[in-house]
Amino acid sequence: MKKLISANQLTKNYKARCVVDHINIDIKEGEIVAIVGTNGAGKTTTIGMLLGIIPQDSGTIEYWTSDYKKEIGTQLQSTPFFEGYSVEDNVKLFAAFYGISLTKNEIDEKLTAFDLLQVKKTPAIKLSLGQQKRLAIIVTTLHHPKLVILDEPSAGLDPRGQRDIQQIIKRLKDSRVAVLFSSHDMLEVMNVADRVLIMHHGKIMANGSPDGLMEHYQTQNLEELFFELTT
Ligand SMILES: Nc1ncnc2c1ncn2[C@@H]1O[C@H](COP(=O)(O)OP(=O)(O)OP(=O)(O)O)[C@@H](O)[C@H]1O
Repeated sequence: MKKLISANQLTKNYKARCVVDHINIDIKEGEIVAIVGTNGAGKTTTIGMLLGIIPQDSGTIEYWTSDYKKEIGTQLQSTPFFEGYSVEDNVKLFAAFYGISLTKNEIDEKLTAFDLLQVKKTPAIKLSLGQQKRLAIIVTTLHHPKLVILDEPSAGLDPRGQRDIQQIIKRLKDSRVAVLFSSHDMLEVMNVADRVLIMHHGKIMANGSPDGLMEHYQTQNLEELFFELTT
């Protein structure tokens, strides 16, 4: 599988504190990679560096294309929508940013696929958290990115909302989109990730398929492995 991103020895310091410490990350075409870690482990900083939003202090990142910023879809922890605009108008406005014009039917199809058709006239900022997260994924995939990066996409959601996000991530994979997402939920990671990176204090402690890592470390489940590697 072709590599989309290859980051080598990526490092970030804030003042004298190293928060991401010489990590290597590869993301291949069509794979789902989860990044897990304790609070403050460096996940969001790593994502910011991969997106080109946070400059690294050292290390290199190679992308499959020089125009990567336009070809990655991203949803960070906050989901900013255009205030006062409905769900469908937000979709139209984000599409216009990407230079895409969508017909009414195309918008309805997307909203139906994400179970949002019934709220299409509702102001986006009035949606429930789960609905906002689904809408955020619609708008970040309008331009058919090859890679989508999601920072804690299911944080704060109820079990049904979490399941919806997991299904959306699987659907992205089915359409050959690679996904990098951060999570604190080990069951979610087991359910959807092809590969998991466990981060602790700025370092990657393990990198492999959930099953492969559990076998290697002889643990019953991913949570047990997480505790073993992050204490
Ligand atoms: N702009 C900044 N200035 C100083 N320190 C920062 C800055 N951004 C992040 N940090 C610190 O870097 C460390 C890593 O933060 P980061 O947000 O990457 O962790 P995280 O793994 O995403 O945590 P969480 O799971 O809580 O979201 C933390 O100790 C944080 O306080």
